[in-house]
Amino acid sequence: MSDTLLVMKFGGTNMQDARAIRHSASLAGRSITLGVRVVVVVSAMAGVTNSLLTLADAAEGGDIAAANDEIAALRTRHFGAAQELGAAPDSSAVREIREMHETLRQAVYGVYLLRELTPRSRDLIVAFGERLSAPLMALALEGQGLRAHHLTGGEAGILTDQHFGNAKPLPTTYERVKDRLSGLLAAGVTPVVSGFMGETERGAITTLGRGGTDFSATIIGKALGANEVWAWKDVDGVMSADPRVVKDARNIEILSYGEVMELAYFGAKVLHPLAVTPLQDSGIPLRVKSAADPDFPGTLVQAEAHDEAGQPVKAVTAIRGVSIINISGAGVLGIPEVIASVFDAIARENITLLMVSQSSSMSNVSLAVQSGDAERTLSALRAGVSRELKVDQQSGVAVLAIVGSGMRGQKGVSARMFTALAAHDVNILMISQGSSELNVSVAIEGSQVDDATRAVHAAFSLGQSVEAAD
Ligand SMILES: Nc1ncnc2c1ncn2[C@@H]1O[C@H](COP(=O)(O)OP(=O)(O)O)[C@@H](O)[C@H]1O
Ligand SMILES: N[C@@H](CC(=O)OP(=O)(O)O)C(=O)O
Repeated sequence: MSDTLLVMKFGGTNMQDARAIRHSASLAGRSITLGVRVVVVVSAMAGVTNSLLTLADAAEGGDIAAANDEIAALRTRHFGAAQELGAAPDSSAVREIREMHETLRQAVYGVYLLRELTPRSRDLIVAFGERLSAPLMALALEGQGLRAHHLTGGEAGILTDQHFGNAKPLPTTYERVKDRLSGLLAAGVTPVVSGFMGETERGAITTLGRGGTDFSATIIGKALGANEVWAWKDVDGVMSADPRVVKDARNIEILSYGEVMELAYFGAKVLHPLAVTPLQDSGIPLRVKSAADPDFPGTLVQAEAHDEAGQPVKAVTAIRGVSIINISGAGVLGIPEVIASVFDAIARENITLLMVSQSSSMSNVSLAVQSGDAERTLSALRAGVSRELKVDQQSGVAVLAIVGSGMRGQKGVSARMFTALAAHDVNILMISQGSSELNVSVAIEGSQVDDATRAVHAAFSLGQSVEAAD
């Protein structure tokens, strides 16, 4: 057992207060006391990332008082948790938390003075959530008599490109992580790494995109050749739909890497869309586990899919807050250079396209993007496409997707989805199916997304009651 190595990720809910942190530390401790070497990767306390984003915006907008109030509330929360976890007022953990808050205050003041919040300064500010929670986890582990040492993502060796807000690890990351963490593990010390963040070669702090702590954990898992990566969550595992929307959603026992990527891409907030990518070459399994019910097996994510006979679909997911950008220009869009310049303009802005569809008459192309990217997409198209094109947008849209490897080569799957939507009076704005045949997605009115999710979930009999009746 002693040569087993696990990477354990604890999300915001599992870090939300001293009690949750202590419970999370006990979950890691269960394995450590069995002789398993564990690397712990932590997210910010629940809500802290959003508070940091809000206070950074307030500072940019000139409201330094609001930003400072928010910082003060965060400080109270971090100091309170440290104290509850047994840190003395003059301890190094408390000193460190105080210093980090001071640096955060200065960074935010800089944004206020400049009235400018660049992606780079936003990353510096937002990563304080994870930097501040790592010492709290180390305290909790030490409280259980374990030796722990906390590190920022950069200190742990995570080196990224310069796509602030959505950075990707550089290939050299893996060797560096191994170098930085192996010594600690060999010495019987549990490394506690701040998730979600890395740094550039010049030492600027970057973040890996929302939900990025899952990605940090799998990067570290690959670097160390871990036996498994465990993502502890506030849900049973990856479920057939968001349990907040579909009450009878059920846990999925086994998913392939490909299925999980599709699910995450199409809005299942439970895992970061790129989280499984570092594991694909090595086949390291990822387990999504319930912190409330640690003996429940949760979801095993592995290379091979596992299909139940007669069940082509495993889950229904949705992306909210989507806009459709319609581009039209009779006779112009059929010209290859014009269509190339449309996609070039979008690629230059690093905008993620959720769906693309082109009418067969070549007179219209529709692109679905996150509403937050809509204005940028419109400006990129206006600036980057020379020919006369008409561009307009429709906001308040959602993308609904069904995912499952069992739909490959199966007839009638889309028809079942469309029939369920039609029966609930849901109008379809766009349709797309990937050539991998792992998903079918449709764009619909955002206001109908919850009803549509429930209707499609029921149409494929994905709920718990059905399983119970079997
Ligand atoms: N298909 C799904 N399966 C499980 N959870 C889902 C799914 N879709 C959305 N969710 C939501 O994801 C949340 C868990 O993810 P997240 O909050 O990011 O976890 P953590 O912060 O603990 O890492 C759940 O509270 C749940 O509402
Ligand atoms: N704190 C970051 C990163 C993260 O992964 O968080 P969580 O594990 O709570 O989803 C975020 O909110 O995006």
